[in-house]
This record gives sequence, structure tokens and C-alpha cells, in this order.
Amino acid sequence: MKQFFGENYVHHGEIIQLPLDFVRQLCLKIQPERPESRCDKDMDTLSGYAMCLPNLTRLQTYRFVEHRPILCIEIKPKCGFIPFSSHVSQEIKHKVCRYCMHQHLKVANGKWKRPSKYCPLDLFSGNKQRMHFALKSLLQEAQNNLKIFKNGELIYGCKDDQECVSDWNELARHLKPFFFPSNGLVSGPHCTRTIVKELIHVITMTLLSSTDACRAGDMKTVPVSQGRSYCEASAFNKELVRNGKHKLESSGLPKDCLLYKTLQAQMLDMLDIEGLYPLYTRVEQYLEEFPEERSTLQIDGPYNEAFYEKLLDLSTEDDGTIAFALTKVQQYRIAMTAKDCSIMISLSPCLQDECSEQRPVVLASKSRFTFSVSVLDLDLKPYESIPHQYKLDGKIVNYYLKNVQAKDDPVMSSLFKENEDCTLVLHKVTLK
Ligand SMILES: O=P(O)(O)O[C@@H]1[C@@H](OP(=O)(O)O)[C@H](OP(=O)(O)O)[C@H](O)[C@H](OP(=O)(O)O)[C@H]1OP(=O)(O)O
Ligand SMILES: Nc1ncnc2c1ncn2[C@@H]1O[C@H](COP(=O)(O)OP(=O)(O)OP(=O)(O)O)[C@@H](O)[C@H]1O
Repeated sequence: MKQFFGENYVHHGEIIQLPLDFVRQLCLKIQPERPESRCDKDMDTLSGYAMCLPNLTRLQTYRFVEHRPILCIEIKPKCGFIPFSSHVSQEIKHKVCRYCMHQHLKVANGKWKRPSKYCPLDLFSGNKQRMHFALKSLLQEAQNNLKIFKNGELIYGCKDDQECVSDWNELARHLKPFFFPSNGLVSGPHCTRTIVKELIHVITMTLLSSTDACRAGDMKTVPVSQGRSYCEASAFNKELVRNGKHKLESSGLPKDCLLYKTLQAQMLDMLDIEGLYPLYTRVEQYLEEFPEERSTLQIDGPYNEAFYEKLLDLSTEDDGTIAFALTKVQQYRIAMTAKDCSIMISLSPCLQDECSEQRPVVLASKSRFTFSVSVLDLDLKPYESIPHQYKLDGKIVNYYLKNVQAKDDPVMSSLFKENEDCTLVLHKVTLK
């Protein structure tokens, strides 16, 4: 993933050996702390190996400022484009993004209590107004897309499935010394709003800031212009339409910022899961016939130079070969990974005379910060998860069409009203 994001933003960690007894004890200790929804996954307690990663809630580049207070904002932006593939069978997928559709299914399944107004297409638009709206929406309903840490400790966002810290006044109290160090701002709702605005501004600027070159930088996946640059379900878009404006601005992302690189990696999903699934089936059938080929085809790695070279073929013309199917499957896995990773932005206050040209600096109205950005959770999504992706895609779209779009449509909604007359009411009956 370093090829896509750049050397400095991906921390591959180090493999370390641990005593088995320590791992067993650790597993027992963390198990009760794990969110319920994650309990289907277990820690590997038998290998005796672990990955040691740097603490990304800390600044990554300038160790000497480590003693300073540090803020870290973690954003899981999710998929920032609407599929442009001709394999898409439902028109709605060309209009409403997956995140916005998925919100309805997640609320119905009880994963979240309320839907979020966040739409990834607003964040990835590069338009400051839309980005501001997206970030504000994340602050209103953080779900698993936003966390804020102060000195490494979670101060805002969901700890687990149940417990969420989302009090803006409390957040402002934590942030005030960072943004208004010499005070001068009275507390109250105005103060809270001002601080939140400052925070959003700083996040926007860091997300749009230049990052170092990466190897895949010249790899033109797909121009953003090919798909729709806004999502019809975005609350920002709906508000514009209500106000009689129909053209949504998309300023485009600077080509060297981390959001742009993330989006390019996501866009390696060129065929959409609907176009990809038959290719996955082709690979599966081939493997059934020639199981010994699995390692030659590098299905499970090694993710080396040869693997990377194959990813560079961006053609979408299917020549019926296994090679074509496999390339698309592996590109899809990269895209999936980029759709589910998190961006960590660490900020540490600095004084004007301490800021040199070598250090990236972001300015707020009354303070300035040195910062670092990193990408987290970049282990490649497994080949085996493709059938699950295919099923989930169908579920998300069908749920949306049945329960959301149908209700917005006047003809369908009258059908629903008629159906309401047929509601079966169950009464409790006491048997004597
Ligand atoms: O499919 P999605 O979009 O729901 O993404 C899953 C995430 O749900 P989200 O939508 O972000 O709430 C999901 O997030 P949570 O664990 O629910 O916070 C995981 O990141 C999951 O990845 P993996 O299967 O654990 O490797 C993610 O699964 P993958 O699709 O990335 O495999
Ligand atoms: N190196 C790190 N530095 C700081 N925080 C981290 C680091 N790695 C993970 N985290 C925190 O832990 C959370 C979960 O991490 P991550 O998503 O990588 O785990 P996972 O592999 O998906 O978890 P699971 O074990 O449940 O499968 C992240 O969202 C982040 O808040």
C-alpha cells in the first residue's frame, strides 16, 4: 500500500516475537473490552508473533516535540466515488453512493441509532464548503468514522458499539487550550461553535495539504470526472436543491494530497462488484481445476514487486483469460482496502519562531500546529471476502430501493399507504 499512499504515510510495523503465555493473557484481558460486533474475530494466540506499530495518535515525524500536547483526529472516510462501471445493474447505484445507502441498512439492523448526514463524496469533493459540511456531520454523528484523541486518549467518538462520547461542549473544553491558548474566548454556545469551526478548518487544510510523491502517483486509475461527483442522497446536495440551486461544486482535490491518493486507490475498483464477481468465479473455477496454481498466481501473496507490476494493467477489456480476471480481483482487493482504511491526523501546537520550512504547519486563527498524517488499517482485504461483498452489495441496494427510494417516490408511496391498511396488529392474549 506504500506504493499508493507514499512511504511516509504507511507504517508497516515490525514483526516481533512474544511469549505464548503473554499472548494468551493479553487475549483474555482484551476479550471483554472488544466491541460485540468484532467478537467474531479472534486474536492469533498460537503463532507467537505480533505486529508492532508506532502509536499513530502521536506525531510521526518530529520526535522532539513529543512532550507537547497532541491532538489526533482519526477519520475513516469510506468510498468517495459513485461507480461508473457499465456492469452496474441498478440505476440507483449511479446516483446514490454506497455509504449513504448503507446507512439505512445499518440503522435498520441496529448497528447505529441514527443515520449520519456525512457523505464521503462531500469530503472527497475538494470543495471547502462541502468538506466543512461533511466534517461537521461526522462530528454530529461520529459512528465508526471519526475519533478524536488528546495525548493518546480517546476524547470524542465511539469507544465501542454502545458507548459514544459526543458532547460538543465537552469537546470544546478539551480543544480550547489548543485553539485559543491565551484564552480571550468566553465559554458558552458561541465559544463551542467557534472552536468546532476552527477544528474543521484545520482538518480540512491538513487533508488538502501536499504529501510526498508515491510510486503509483502516475498511475491514472480513472479520472474523477468520469463518475458523478455528488450523491443525490447527500444532505448538502438536498439542501442546495431545496434552495433552487442544482449545480453542486466539486473543486477537485489537489493531486498530491492524501485524500486524492486514497480516492485513486479506491478507484481501482473499476468494474464494481457486479462486474468483478464473475471474474472472481472464473478464478475460483480455475483453482478448483488446478489447486496447485494458487501460490504461483500469488492469490495470498507475497505482495512483492511482481505483484505490484501486475496491478498496473488498468485495461477493462475482458479477453477471457485467467490473467485478466486475476488482475481485476487483486486490484479490487486494493480498492476495498483503501475504502476501509483510516486517516490519522496528528496536530501539535507550535510557536511562530519554531516553525521552519521543513515542517508542515497548519494555521488556525489564534494558533498554529505542526502536523503529520498517516494511514491506518492497510492489511489487504482477503480474496475470500469477495462473495460476501457481492451479497452485501445486493442487500444494501435492495433495502434502499424498497424502504427509502420507494417512499420518496409518489406512486410507490401511495402503494405503501394502501399497504398500511393491511398491517397485521398483534395483541397480547392472556390465557387463563
Ligand atoms: O463492508 P463495509 O463497508 O460495511 O465495511 C466493513 C466495516 O463496516 P463500516 O461500513 O465501516 O461500518 C467494518 O467496520 P466495523 O468493524 O463495523 O467498525 C470493518 O472495517 C470491515 O472490515 P473487516 O471485515 O473487519 O476487515 C469492513 O468490511 P469490508 O467491506 O471492508 O471487508
Ligand atoms: N498504530 C496505531 N496507533 C494508534 N491507534 C491505533 C493504531 N492501530 C489501531 N489503532 C486504533 O485502534 C482501532 C482499530 O484498529 P484497526 O482497525 O487497525 O483494527 P482491526 O484490525 O480492524 O481490528 P480487529 O482486531 O477488531 O479486527 C483504530 O480505529 C484506531 O483507533
